[in-house]
Amino acid sequence: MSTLELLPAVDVRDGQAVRLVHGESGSETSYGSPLEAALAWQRAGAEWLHLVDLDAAFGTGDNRDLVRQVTEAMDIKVELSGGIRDDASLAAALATGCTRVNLGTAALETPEWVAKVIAEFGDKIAVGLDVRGTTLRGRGWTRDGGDLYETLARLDSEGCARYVVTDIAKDGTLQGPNLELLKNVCAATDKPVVASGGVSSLDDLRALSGLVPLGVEGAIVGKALYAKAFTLEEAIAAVAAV
Ligand SMILES: O=C(O)c1ccccc1N[C@@H]1O[C@H](COP(=O)(O)O)[C@@H](O)[C@H]1O
Repeated sequence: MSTLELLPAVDVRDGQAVRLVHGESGSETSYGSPLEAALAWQRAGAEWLHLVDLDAAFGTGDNRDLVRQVTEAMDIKVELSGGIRDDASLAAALATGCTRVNLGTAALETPEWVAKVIAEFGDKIAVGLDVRGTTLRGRGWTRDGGDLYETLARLDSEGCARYVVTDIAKDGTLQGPNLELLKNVCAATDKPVVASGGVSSLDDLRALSGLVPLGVEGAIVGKALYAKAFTLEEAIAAVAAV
């Protein structure tokens, strides 16, 4: 069985690494320099960094220069997201040298453009399916954007390579991932799924590892690492031992 990939998260708001609760603007806890955080995960053995420009996602500005600096400083793979919604923002994101980008709002609001860039850039494009229940949310998770499974079927038919599935109700809460949601998404697509939201313990990571045969490829880990529920080294060892 393949090993679950771990993607420690650095979410950037107003130049700082932060964690939100349920993705709500104003719920930030700040963890200092995004570059220092990213370098710390790299030193700890991360193979991936999940890097989010939250201001760009919320439409409250952007941290584009800082995100580019962080990406360029990494020797590891970077998944970049937040505010990538048109040709210019996609070109800027890809020019950082990131391994792939994660599109959220655009997949809900400009499906023709997303179909075009999926066709053009293949597996450099992932789509973030950020859901409450089975309703997708865009624009910083503030607006409804349609049904999860209808959108998934559309994106599958367009050749989308990968999905990053976030249960907003779990995100930043340390309450454990929504395993049922992940199983349901994996049953609805043959494409790999990256799980996001709620990881609180090494047991959660072991449970997600159990979904690898179903299609869960990786897990984004945020709050649990910043809150020191476990170290990244412990997480890497835990998923390697499953
Ligand atoms: O990651 C978060 O905590 C988060 C919170 C609120 C909004 C977005 C968030 N993250 C990611 O942002 C991108 C979506 O950005 P966009 O809609 O394409 O501009 C997606 O990866 C979300 O998971």
